Amino acid sequence: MARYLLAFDFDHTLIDANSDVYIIKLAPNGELPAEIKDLYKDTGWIEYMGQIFKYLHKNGSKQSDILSCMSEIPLTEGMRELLDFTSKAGCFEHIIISDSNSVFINHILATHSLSVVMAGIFTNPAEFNDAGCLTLQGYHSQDWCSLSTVNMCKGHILKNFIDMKRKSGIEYASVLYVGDGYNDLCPSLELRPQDFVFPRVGFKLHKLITKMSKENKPVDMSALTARIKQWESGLDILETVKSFSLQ
Ligand SMILES: Cc1ncc(COP(=O)(O)O)c(C=O)c1O
Ligand SMILES: [Mg+2]
Repeated sequence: MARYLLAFDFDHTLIDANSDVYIIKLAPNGELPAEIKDLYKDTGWIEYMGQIFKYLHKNGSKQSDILSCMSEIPLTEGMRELLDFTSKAGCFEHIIISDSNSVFINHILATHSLSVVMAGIFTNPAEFNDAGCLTLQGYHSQDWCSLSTVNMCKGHILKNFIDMKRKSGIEYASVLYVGDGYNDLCPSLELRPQDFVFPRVGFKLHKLITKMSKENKPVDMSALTARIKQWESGLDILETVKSFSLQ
């Protein structure tokens, strides 16, 4: 039986919010001080998030407050139906590659009873320290990819996962990469013509891919060889998935 890999981004893909932004509602008046806001960089937000977690801790947010806040975030429309189908079909493996953190992702997956579906979760490791403050580290440290943050090249992670599977005898008939953000372009470029990239309509990855076809920026459009299928709901992805499980 042919095997398929479904690789998901997390924020604004599996869940319908950015978990790192959502948690800011626990700050006093839902606002961050300017000195923390200034730490945000497009090239990486580990230090920024670390300072946010310290600030929340200083202002009385407990582990339970942080976890309950994460439980409020809904799955994106249609993702439940998609995962119900692919987890029962028996020929799909599922992974998450996200620049959020392990505490948020594990808790949200547990809230929605989705932990068992995932064959791998590649994200920044996080934990509550003895004082109850959430701390995190970068997933890795990279300088080879200018499309990615310094702590996470999703393309490298995807390629390593597929190579590792190949060594264990599993060759995917198609890889399906589902994402929304700028940081999902690099993994999209790793895909082959028999693979699929699903950019979420109205979000950065979709805008980038549409613009690239006119301007060839930030990379040459010919580097993107996978089939492109835009999506608004997980049900759009389910339609594609159903078409090849029938083959
Ligand atoms: C602070 C912050 N966290 C997380 C993300 C994206 O995380 P994910 O890789 O899960 O979409 C972004 C994207 O810009 C971000 O700015
Ligand atoms: Mg995202």
